[in-house]
Amino acid sequence: MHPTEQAAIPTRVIGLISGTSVDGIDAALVEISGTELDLKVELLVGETYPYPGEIRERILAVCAGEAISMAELAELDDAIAFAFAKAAQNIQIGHQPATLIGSHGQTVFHRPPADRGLETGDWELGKKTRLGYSLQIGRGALIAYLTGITTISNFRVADIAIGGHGAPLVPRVDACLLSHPQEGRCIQNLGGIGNVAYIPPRRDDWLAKIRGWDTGPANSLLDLAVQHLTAGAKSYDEGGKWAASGTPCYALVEQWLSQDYFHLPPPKSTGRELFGVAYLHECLKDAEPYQLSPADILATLTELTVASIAHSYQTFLPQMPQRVLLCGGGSRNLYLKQRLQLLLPSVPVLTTDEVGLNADFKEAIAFAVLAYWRQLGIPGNLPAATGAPCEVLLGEVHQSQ
Ligand SMILES: Nc1ncnc2c1ncn2[C@@H]1O[C@H](COP(=O)(O)OP(=O)(O)OP(=O)(O)O)[C@@H](O)[C@H]1O
Ligand SMILES: CC(=O)N[C@H]1[C@@H]2OC[C@@H](O2)[C@@H](O)[C@@H]1O[C@H](C)C(=O)O
Repeated sequence: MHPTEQAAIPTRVIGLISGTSVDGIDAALVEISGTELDLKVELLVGETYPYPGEIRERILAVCAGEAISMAELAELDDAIAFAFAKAAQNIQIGHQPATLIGSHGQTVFHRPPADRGLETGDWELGKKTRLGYSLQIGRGALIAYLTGITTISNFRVADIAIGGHGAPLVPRVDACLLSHPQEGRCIQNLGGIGNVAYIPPRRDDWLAKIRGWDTGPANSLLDLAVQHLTAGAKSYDEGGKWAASGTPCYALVEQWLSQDYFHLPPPKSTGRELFGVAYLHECLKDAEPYQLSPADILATLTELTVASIAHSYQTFLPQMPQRVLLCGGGSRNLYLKQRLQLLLPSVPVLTTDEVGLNADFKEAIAFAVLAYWRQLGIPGNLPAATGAPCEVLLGEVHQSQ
Protein backbone atom coordinates (compact mmCIF):
# COMPACT_ATOMS: atom_id res chain seq x y z
CA MET A 1 0.00 0.00 0.00
CA HIS A 2 1.27 3.55 -0.76
CA PRO A 3 2.21 5.49 2.41
CA THR A 4 -0.51 8.10 1.90
CA GLU A 5 -3.19 5.39 1.48
CA GLN A 6 -1.83 3.65 4.56
CA ALA A 7 -1.96 6.96 6.47
CA ALA A 8 -5.64 7.40 5.70
CA ILE A 9 -6.45 4.44 7.97
CA PRO A 10 -6.03 5.32 11.66
CA THR A 11 -3.29 3.26 13.28
CA ARG A 12 -3.41 2.37 16.95
CA VAL A 13 0.03 3.00 18.41
CA ILE A 14 1.55 2.87 21.88
CA GLY A 15 4.23 5.43 22.78
CA LEU A 16 6.51 4.62 25.73
CA ILE A 17 9.17 6.73 27.41
CA SER A 18 10.91 7.10 30.70
CA GLY A 19 12.66 10.45 30.78
CA THR A 20 15.52 12.06 32.64
CA SER A 21 13.47 12.35 35.86
CA VAL A 22 13.42 8.53 35.98
CA ASP A 23 10.05 8.78 37.75
CA GLY A 24 8.42 5.98 35.75
CA ILE A 25 7.22 4.92 32.34
CA ASP A 26 4.87 7.30 30.55
CA ALA A 27 2.64 5.31 28.22
CA ALA A 28 0.18 6.68 25.67
CA LEU A 29 -2.27 4.67 23.59
CA VAL A 30 -3.12 6.81 20.57
CA GLU A 31 -4.91 6.62 17.28
CA ILE A 32 -2.93 8.28 14.49
CA SER A 33 -3.81 9.16 10.90
CA GLY A 34 -2.43 11.52 8.25
CA THR A 35 1.25 12.07 7.58
CA GLU A 36 2.84 15.34 8.69
CA LEU A 37 0.97 18.64 8.38
CA ASP A 38 -2.33 16.74 8.19
CA LEU A 39 -1.28 14.55 11.14
CA LYS A 40 -4.13 13.67 13.53
CA VAL A 41 -3.53 12.14 16.92
CA GLU A 42 -6.17 11.12 19.41
CA LEU A 43 -5.02 10.17 22.89
CA LEU A 44 -7.18 7.23 24.00
CA VAL A 45 -5.45 6.74 27.33
CA GLY A 46 -2.29 7.90 29.08
CA GLU A 47 -0.79 6.29 32.19
CA THR A 48 2.39 6.57 34.20
CA TYR A 49 3.70 3.28 35.58
CA PRO A 50 6.24 3.95 38.35
CA TYR A 51 9.41 1.88 38.20
CA PRO A 52 9.95 -0.65 40.97
CA GLY A 53 12.15 1.22 43.52
CA GLU A 54 15.16 -1.04 43.00
CA ILE A 55 15.24 -0.46 39.22
CA ARG A 56 14.95 3.30 39.72
CA GLU A 57 17.87 3.30 42.15
CA ARG A 58 20.02 1.34 39.72
CA ILE A 59 19.17 3.62 36.79
CA LEU A 60 19.95 6.74 38.83
CA ALA A 61 23.27 5.26 39.94
CA VAL A 62 24.25 4.49 36.34
CA CYS A 63 23.14 7.98 35.23
CA ALA A 64 25.29 9.45 38.01
CA GLY A 65 28.32 7.72 36.46
CA GLU A 66 28.62 4.78 38.88
CA ALA A 67 30.54 1.85 37.40
CA ILE A 68 28.43 -1.07 36.21
CA SER A 69 29.60 -4.43 34.84
CA MET A 70 28.37 -5.60 31.44
CA ALA A 71 26.46 -8.41 33.19
CA GLU A 72 24.67 -5.87 35.41
CA LEU A 73 23.94 -3.66 32.42
CA ALA A 74 22.42 -6.62 30.57
CA GLU A 75 20.19 -7.36 33.57
CA LEU A 76 19.09 -3.76 33.89
CA ASP A 77 18.41 -3.55 30.13
CA ASP A 78 16.09 -6.54 30.31
CA ALA A 79 14.42 -5.46 33.57
CA ILE A 80 13.55 -2.18 31.82
CA ALA A 81 12.34 -3.98 28.68
CA PHE A 82 10.08 -6.17 30.86
CA ALA A 83 8.69 -3.09 32.64
CA PHE A 84 8.06 -1.34 29.29
CA ALA A 85 6.36 -4.44 27.85
CA LYS A 86 4.16 -4.68 30.95
CA ALA A 87 3.23 -1.01 30.56
CA ALA A 88 2.29 -1.66 26.91
CA GLN A 89 0.13 -4.61 27.92
CA ASN A 90 -1.58 -2.76 30.77
CA ILE A 91 -2.45 0.31 28.78
CA GLN A 92 -4.39 -1.75 26.23
CA ILE A 93 -6.70 -3.28 28.83
CA GLY A 94 -10.26 -2.35 27.91
CA HIS A 95 -9.21 -1.05 24.46
CA GLN A 96 -8.79 -2.44 20.96
CA PRO A 97 -5.21 -3.74 20.69
CA ALA A 98 -2.42 -1.63 19.22
CA THR A 99 -0.46 -2.70 16.14
CA LEU A 100 2.71 -0.70 16.74
CA ILE A 101 4.87 0.41 19.68
CA GLY A 102 7.31 3.32 19.69
CA SER A 103 9.59 2.82 22.67
CA HIS A 104 12.11 5.50 23.56
CA GLY A 105 13.54 3.37 26.37
CA GLN A 106 15.52 4.75 29.29
CA THR A 107 18.42 7.11 28.66
CA VAL A 108 21.37 6.14 30.85
CA PHE A 109 24.06 8.11 29.03
CA HIS A 110 24.06 11.05 26.65
CA ARG A 111 27.14 12.69 25.19
CA PRO A 112 26.70 15.45 22.63
CA PRO A 113 29.05 15.46 19.62
CA ALA A 114 32.32 17.37 19.93
CA ASP A 115 33.97 19.65 17.40
CA ARG A 116 30.90 21.64 16.56
CA GLY A 117 30.63 23.49 13.31
CA LEU A 118 32.29 20.92 11.06
CA GLU A 119 30.96 20.32 7.59
CA THR A 120 29.40 16.94 6.84
CA GLY A 121 32.42 15.73 4.90
CA ASP A 122 34.68 16.39 7.87
CA TRP A 123 33.19 13.65 9.99
CA GLU A 124 35.85 11.01 9.92
CA LEU A 125 35.90 8.12 12.32
CA GLY A 126 39.03 7.90 14.44
CA LYS A 127 40.32 11.29 13.29
CA LYS A 128 39.93 14.57 15.14
CA THR A 129 36.15 14.45 15.36
CA ARG A 130 33.99 12.71 17.90
CA LEU A 131 30.39 11.78 17.29
CA GLY A 132 27.77 12.04 19.98
CA TYR A 133 26.73 8.93 21.87
CA SER A 134 23.39 8.30 23.51
CA LEU A 135 22.34 5.08 25.15
CA GLN A 136 18.69 4.18 25.70
CA ILE A 137 18.16 0.79 27.29
CA GLY A 138 15.11 -1.51 27.44
CA ARG A 139 15.69 -3.45 24.23
CA GLY A 140 13.01 -3.18 21.61
CA ALA A 141 13.41 -6.77 20.36
CA LEU A 142 12.34 -8.06 23.76
CA ILE A 143 9.39 -5.66 23.97
CA ALA A 144 8.26 -6.89 20.52
CA TYR A 145 8.58 -10.52 21.62
CA LEU A 146 6.80 -10.04 24.96
CA THR A 147 3.92 -7.99 23.57
CA GLY A 148 3.61 -9.60 20.13
CA ILE A 149 3.56 -6.07 18.68
CA THR A 150 6.06 -4.63 16.19
CA THR A 151 8.26 -2.30 18.20
CA ILE A 152 10.45 0.56 17.08
CA SER A 153 13.25 1.60 19.41
CA ASN A 154 16.71 3.27 19.38
CA PHE A 155 15.36 6.46 17.86
CA ARG A 156 18.42 8.60 18.46
CA VAL A 157 21.23 6.57 16.88
CA ALA A 158 20.64 7.33 13.18
CA ASP A 159 20.75 11.09 13.75
CA ILE A 160 23.87 10.75 15.89
CA ALA A 161 25.63 8.56 13.32
CA ILE A 162 25.47 11.39 10.77
CA GLY A 163 26.81 13.95 13.23
CA GLY A 164 23.66 15.15 15.01
CA HIS A 165 22.94 15.29 18.74
CA GLY A 166 20.12 12.76 18.46
CA ALA A 167 18.11 15.20 20.59
CA PRO A 168 15.77 16.87 20.94
CA LEU A 169 13.56 14.76 18.66
CA VAL A 170 10.14 16.00 19.72
CA PRO A 171 10.28 19.41 17.92
CA ARG A 172 9.29 17.94 14.55
CA VAL A 173 6.23 16.34 16.11
CA ASP A 174 5.45 19.59 17.97
CA ALA A 175 5.61 21.50 14.69
CA CYS A 176 3.06 19.14 13.11
CA LEU A 177 0.68 19.13 16.06
CA LEU A 178 0.98 22.60 17.56
CA SER A 179 1.69 25.11 14.81
CA HIS A 180 -0.66 28.08 14.46
CA PRO A 181 -1.49 30.18 11.36
CA GLN A 182 -0.83 33.55 13.01
CA GLU A 183 1.01 32.85 16.22
CA GLY A 184 4.69 32.09 16.87
CA ARG A 185 4.90 29.54 19.68
CA CYS A 186 7.50 28.07 21.98
CA ILE A 187 6.65 24.58 23.18
CA GLN A 188 8.66 24.25 26.36
CA ASN A 189 9.07 20.79 27.85
CA LEU A 190 9.91 20.74 31.56
CA GLY A 191 11.09 17.23 32.35
CA GLY A 192 14.30 16.46 34.22
CA ILE A 193 15.96 18.44 31.43
CA GLY A 194 14.10 21.19 29.56
CA ASN A 195 13.83 21.50 25.81
CA VAL A 196 12.10 23.94 23.51
CA ALA A 197 10.61 23.86 20.03
CA TYR A 198 10.16 27.30 18.46
CA ILE A 199 7.41 27.23 15.83
CA PRO A 200 6.91 30.41 13.80
CA PRO A 201 3.44 31.29 12.42
CA ARG A 202 2.47 28.68 9.82
CA ARG A 203 2.98 30.70 6.62
CA ASP A 204 5.56 31.22 3.84
CA ASP A 205 8.82 29.50 4.73
CA TRP A 206 7.89 28.75 8.36
CA LEU A 207 9.26 25.21 8.23
CA ALA A 208 12.77 26.52 7.61
CA LYS A 209 12.52 28.76 10.68
CA ILE A 210 11.61 26.10 13.25
CA ARG A 211 14.24 25.72 15.95
CA GLY A 212 14.77 23.44 18.93
CA TRP A 213 17.34 22.76 21.64
CA ASP A 214 17.75 21.57 25.20
CA THR A 215 17.43 24.60 27.46
CA GLY A 216 19.25 23.00 30.43
CA PRO A 217 17.95 21.80 33.79
CA ALA A 218 14.17 21.88 34.33
CA ASN A 219 13.38 19.66 37.36
CA SER A 220 16.57 17.61 37.67
CA LEU A 221 18.36 19.93 40.14
CA LEU A 222 15.11 20.78 41.94
CA ASP A 223 14.23 17.11 42.51
CA LEU A 224 17.76 16.29 43.67
CA ALA A 225 17.69 19.27 46.05
CA VAL A 226 14.33 18.19 47.52
CA GLN A 227 15.70 14.67 48.08
CA HIS A 228 18.84 16.10 49.67
CA LEU A 229 16.97 18.57 51.91
CA THR A 230 14.48 15.95 53.13
CA ALA A 231 17.06 13.15 53.44
CA GLY A 232 15.15 11.19 50.81
CA ALA A 233 11.70 11.56 52.40
CA LYS A 234 10.36 13.55 49.41
CA SER A 235 11.20 13.23 45.73
CA TYR A 236 9.81 16.53 44.40
CA ASP A 237 8.17 19.77 45.49
CA GLU A 238 4.44 19.37 44.80
CA GLY A 239 3.17 22.45 42.93
CA GLY A 240 6.44 24.23 43.83
CA LYS A 241 4.85 25.15 47.19
CA TRP A 242 8.04 24.77 49.19
CA ALA A 243 10.04 26.90 46.72
CA ALA A 244 7.25 29.49 46.72
CA SER A 245 7.76 30.05 50.45
CA GLY A 246 11.39 31.05 49.81
CA THR A 247 13.15 33.95 48.10
CA PRO A 248 15.52 33.53 45.16
CA CYS A 249 19.10 34.68 45.64
CA TYR A 250 19.68 36.63 42.42
CA ALA A 251 23.43 36.94 42.90
CA LEU A 252 23.68 33.14 42.77
CA VAL A 253 21.39 32.91 39.75
CA GLU A 254 23.62 35.40 37.92
CA GLN A 255 26.70 33.39 38.89
CA TRP A 256 25.14 30.10 37.79
CA LEU A 257 23.97 31.56 34.47
CA SER A 258 27.58 32.12 33.48
CA GLN A 259 27.93 28.33 33.01
CA ASP A 260 29.13 27.61 29.44
CA TYR A 261 26.13 25.50 28.44
CA PHE A 262 23.72 28.44 28.67
CA HIS A 263 25.85 30.46 26.25
CA LEU A 264 26.40 27.75 23.68
CA PRO A 265 24.37 28.50 20.53
CA PRO A 266 21.88 25.83 19.40
CA PRO A 267 21.61 23.13 18.23
CA LYS A 268 22.64 21.73 21.60
CA SER A 269 21.67 18.94 23.95
CA THR A 270 22.47 17.95 27.49
CA GLY A 271 21.51 15.55 30.27
CA ARG A 272 22.03 14.41 33.83
CA GLU A 273 25.73 13.92 32.99
CA LEU A 274 26.04 17.72 33.32
CA PHE A 275 23.00 18.77 35.37
CA GLY A 276 23.04 15.94 37.90
CA VAL A 277 24.13 15.21 41.48
CA ALA A 278 27.66 16.63 41.17
CA TYR A 279 26.26 19.85 39.69
CA LEU A 280 23.79 20.22 42.56
CA HIS A 281 26.61 19.80 45.08
CA GLU A 282 28.57 22.58 43.35
CA CYS A 283 25.47 24.78 43.58
CA LEU A 284 25.04 24.00 47.27
CA LYS A 285 28.70 24.86 47.87
CA ASP A 286 28.26 28.18 46.04
CA ALA A 287 25.21 28.87 48.23
CA GLU A 288 27.01 28.38 51.57
CA PRO A 289 28.16 32.02 52.01
CA TYR A 290 24.57 33.22 51.57
CA GLN A 291 23.19 31.07 54.42
CA LEU A 292 19.99 30.33 52.54
CA SER A 293 17.06 28.42 54.03
CA PRO A 294 15.96 25.21 52.25
CA ALA A 295 13.03 27.12 50.72
CA ASP A 296 15.42 29.84 49.46
CA ILE A 297 17.62 27.18 47.86
CA LEU A 298 14.62 25.71 46.01
CA ALA A 299 13.43 29.19 44.98
CA THR A 300 16.95 29.96 43.66
CA LEU A 301 17.18 26.70 41.69
CA THR A 302 13.71 27.36 40.26
CA GLU A 303 14.92 30.80 39.22
CA LEU A 304 17.91 29.21 37.48
CA THR A 305 15.54 27.01 35.44
CA VAL A 306 13.25 29.87 34.40
CA ALA A 307 16.03 32.43 33.87
CA SER A 308 18.00 30.00 31.68
CA ILE A 309 14.87 29.40 29.58
CA ALA A 310 13.99 33.10 29.20
CA HIS A 311 17.64 33.96 28.52
CA SER A 312 17.88 31.31 25.80
CA TYR A 313 14.75 32.65 24.05
CA GLN A 314 16.05 36.21 24.22
CA THR A 315 19.48 35.19 22.96
CA PHE A 316 18.85 32.50 20.37
CA LEU A 317 15.39 33.02 18.86
CA PRO A 318 14.98 35.05 15.66
CA GLN A 319 12.02 36.71 17.43
CA MET A 320 10.14 36.23 20.68
CA PRO A 321 7.10 33.94 20.52
CA GLN A 322 3.56 35.20 21.04
CA ARG A 323 2.80 32.29 23.34
CA VAL A 324 4.67 29.74 25.43
CA LEU A 325 3.03 26.35 25.90
CA LEU A 326 4.46 24.27 28.72
CA CYS A 327 4.43 20.48 28.94
CA GLY A 328 6.09 17.79 31.05
CA GLY A 329 5.87 17.39 34.81
CA GLY A 330 7.27 20.86 35.50
CA SER A 331 4.17 22.39 33.90
CA ARG A 332 2.40 21.29 37.15
CA ASN A 333 4.84 23.37 39.21
CA LEU A 334 2.74 26.50 39.63
CA TYR A 335 5.53 28.50 41.24
CA LEU A 336 7.89 27.75 38.34
CA LYS A 337 5.18 28.68 35.83
CA GLN A 338 4.49 31.96 37.66
CA ARG A 339 8.21 32.86 37.77
CA LEU A 340 8.62 32.13 34.04
CA GLN A 341 5.61 34.36 33.32
CA LEU A 342 7.25 37.17 35.32
CA LEU A 343 10.39 36.90 33.20
CA LEU A 344 8.37 36.89 29.96
CA PRO A 345 5.82 39.61 30.80
CA SER A 346 4.50 40.16 27.27
CA VAL A 347 4.15 36.46 26.36
CA PRO A 348 1.27 34.42 27.84
CA VAL A 349 2.63 31.25 29.45
CA LEU A 350 0.06 28.42 29.25
CA THR A 351 0.23 24.63 28.99
CA THR A 352 -0.33 22.45 25.92
CA ASP A 353 -3.51 21.19 27.67
CA GLU A 354 -4.99 24.57 26.88
CA VAL A 355 -4.63 23.95 23.13
CA GLY A 356 -5.87 20.35 23.37
CA LEU A 357 -2.65 18.33 23.72
CA ASN A 358 -2.14 16.51 27.01
CA ALA A 359 0.90 18.09 28.72
CA ASP A 360 1.73 14.99 30.79
CA PHE A 361 1.82 12.54 27.90
CA LYS A 362 3.10 14.67 25.02
CA GLU A 363 6.51 12.95 24.95
CA ALA A 364 4.95 9.46 24.96
CA ILE A 365 2.58 10.62 22.20
CA ALA A 366 5.58 11.95 20.25
CA PHE A 367 7.32 8.55 20.28
CA ALA A 368 4.12 6.92 19.02
CA VAL A 369 4.17 9.43 16.14
CA LEU A 370 7.89 8.84 15.47
CA ALA A 371 7.23 5.09 15.25
CA TYR A 372 4.30 5.71 12.90
CA TRP A 373 6.48 7.95 10.71
CA ARG A 374 9.17 5.25 10.66
CA GLN A 375 6.64 2.79 9.29
CA LEU A 376 5.52 5.27 6.63
CA GLY A 377 9.12 6.09 5.65
CA ILE A 378 8.92 9.67 6.95
CA PRO A 379 12.06 11.10 8.62
CA GLY A 380 11.67 12.06 12.27
CA ASN A 381 14.56 14.39 12.98
CA LEU A 382 14.61 18.11 12.45
CA PRO A 383 18.17 19.02 11.44
CA ALA A 384 17.79 22.55 12.87
CA ALA A 385 17.11 21.00 16.29
CA THR A 386 19.56 18.09 16.32
CA GLY A 387 22.37 19.62 14.24
CA ALA A 388 22.35 16.68 11.82
CA PRO A 389 23.28 17.57 8.25
CA CYS A 390 20.07 16.07 6.83
CA GLU A 391 16.79 14.33 7.64
CA VAL A 392 16.91 10.60 8.40
CA LEU A 393 14.52 7.79 9.22
CA LEU A 394 14.61 7.27 12.98
CA GLY A 395 14.33 4.02 14.88
CA GLU A 396 15.13 0.34 14.51
CA VAL A 397 12.23 -1.95 13.64
CA HIS A 398 11.66 -5.16 15.62
CA GLN A 399 8.94 -7.22 14.00
CA SER A 400 6.53 -9.12 16.23
CA GLN A 401 6.82 -12.89 16.00
N1 LIG B 1 2.46 18.37 40.63
C1 LIG B 1 3.76 18.66 40.42
N2 LIG B 1 4.34 19.72 41.03
C2 LIG B 1 5.64 20.02 40.86
N3 LIG B 1 6.46 19.32 40.07
C3 LIG B 1 5.94 18.25 39.43
C4 LIG B 1 4.57 17.87 39.56
N4 LIG B 1 4.37 16.76 38.82
C5 LIG B 1 5.56 16.47 38.23
N5 LIG B 1 6.51 17.35 38.60
C6 LIG B 1 7.92 17.38 38.22
O1 LIG B 1 8.07 16.81 36.94
C7 LIG B 1 9.03 15.77 36.95
C8 LIG B 1 8.66 14.70 35.97
O2 LIG B 1 8.48 15.30 34.72
P1 LIG B 1 8.45 14.44 33.40
O3 LIG B 1 7.74 13.16 33.65
O4 LIG B 1 7.97 15.34 32.31
O5 LIG B 1 10.02 14.18 33.23
P2 LIG B 1 10.75 13.20 32.27
O6 LIG B 1 9.86 12.86 31.13
O7 LIG B 1 11.31 12.14 33.10
O8 LIG B 1 11.97 14.10 31.76
P3 LIG B 1 12.52 14.50 30.30
O9 LIG B 1 11.48 15.29 29.60
O10 LIG B 1 13.71 15.31 30.65
O11 LIG B 1 12.88 13.25 29.59
C9 LIG B 1 9.04 15.26 38.39
O12 LIG B 1 10.27 14.68 38.70
C10 LIG B 1 8.77 16.54 39.18
O13 LIG B 1 9.94 17.25 39.40
C1 LIG C 1 19.16 11.90 25.49
C2 LIG C 1 17.80 12.16 26.03
O1 LIG C 1 17.12 11.26 26.47
N1 LIG C 1 17.38 13.44 25.96
C3 LIG C 1 16.05 13.83 26.42
C4 LIG C 1 16.17 14.66 27.69
O2 LIG C 1 14.88 15.00 28.20
C5 LIG C 1 14.51 16.28 27.67
C6 LIG C 1 15.66 16.62 26.77
O3 LIG C 1 16.74 15.92 27.38
C7 LIG C 1 15.43 16.05 25.33
O4 LIG C 1 16.46 16.44 24.47
C8 LIG C 1 15.38 14.54 25.27
O5 LIG C 1 14.07 14.08 25.23
C9 LIG C 1 13.04 14.45 24.39
C10 LIG C 1 12.00 13.41 24.46
C11 LIG C 1 13.41 14.74 22.92
O6 LIG C 1 14.26 14.06 22.36
O7 LIG C 1 12.78 15.62 22.35
